[in-house]
Amino acid sequence: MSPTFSLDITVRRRDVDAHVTVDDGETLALLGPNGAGKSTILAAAAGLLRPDTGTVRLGDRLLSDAGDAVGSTRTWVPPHARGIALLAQDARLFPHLSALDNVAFGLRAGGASRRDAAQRAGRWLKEVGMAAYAGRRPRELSGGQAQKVAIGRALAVEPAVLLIDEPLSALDVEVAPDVRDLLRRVTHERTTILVTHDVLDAALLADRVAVIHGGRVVEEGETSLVLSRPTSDFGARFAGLNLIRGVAAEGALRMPDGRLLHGVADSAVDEGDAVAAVVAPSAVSVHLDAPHGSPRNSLAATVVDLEPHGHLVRVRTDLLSADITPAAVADLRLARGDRVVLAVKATEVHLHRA
Ligand SMILES: Nc1ncnc2c1ncn2[C@@H]1O[C@H](COP(=O)(O)OP(=O)(O)OP(=O)(O)O)[C@@H](O)[C@H]1O
Repeated sequence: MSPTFSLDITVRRRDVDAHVTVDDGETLALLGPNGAGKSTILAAAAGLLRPDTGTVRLGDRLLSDAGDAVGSTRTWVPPHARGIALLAQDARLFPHLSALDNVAFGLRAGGASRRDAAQRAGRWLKEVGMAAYAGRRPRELSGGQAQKVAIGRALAVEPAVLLIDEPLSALDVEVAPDVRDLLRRVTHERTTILVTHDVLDAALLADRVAVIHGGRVVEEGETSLVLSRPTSDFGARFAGLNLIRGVAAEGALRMPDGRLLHGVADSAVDEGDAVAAVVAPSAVSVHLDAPHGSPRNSLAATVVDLEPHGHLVRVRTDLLSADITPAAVADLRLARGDRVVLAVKATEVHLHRA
């Protein structure tokens, strides 16, 4: 499938140099730490800022071209003419207009008659489950309701691409699932770029994810693959997994300090390859001395921190994190700075090319 939407841009003042593509009907999630450049990429896509170099394309249409490449001409399609809708963290509805008129606004601006715009807006309000609130002003709506109206407004103009910037972050936890369900429905088979800090958004909404770090795409792939076999530190943290990097040696991973971590390798891993080992914290146990008699990796480490993690305690060390029971923490009398031995079965260590 050819990419419907692609950006290949630099924005120097924000140190962003990114190439991102989204296929027709696909949802791509942009993940990454604060300041990584995710919002900058969305802004360049929407036409809210001009890249210093490169292009933004939608199918055959050139939406922006900085004119830096040989033979290229400067091109700039303004935001309203791009066929792209941006859904922000807060609903940003017009306060003086009813929910219906908010949705109808873009349709009217696009040339629809008053009657046609009202009819279509009504259909979209129904689509987002807000038909009963058509006459309400934004101040009479809850945050979740306003966000649903904003989703209806974004979709009513039938954009070719939907951009979503952390749509649930401003909502109470009780209403977020409802709006997430709606987003899941409306992003299905719609070309979408979603910025999120929430692993559940990525898992439920995205076909593919791109991890952004320092303004660059550092990892990209199918959502389930990145969440189970991350190759970037942020990807691993986001997925709640440990990641150790090294080189494939003797059927194991050799860490920079020379220690070996035995695991199950993807068939694609060859001796000498740069590899990453992924280990779930729940697969790591913590001991005061090396355990005997089991086919395990035993690795000396120092406890960096102890923090509650659901019903368990996450023991962070300078090597791996382990999730163990509070009773085990008490039993081991663990404290920060303690030297411990981490044990993990080779079958719980997944080695893949990094
Ligand atoms: N309006 C602005 N003016 C100048 N620099 C900015 C502006 N907004 C962001 N930046 C800078 O650009 C870089 C990328 O920021 P951006 O907001 O795109 O990151 P982000 O990944 O969206 O972060 P967050 O998750 O915190 O929203 C950062 O160094 C940031 O400080």
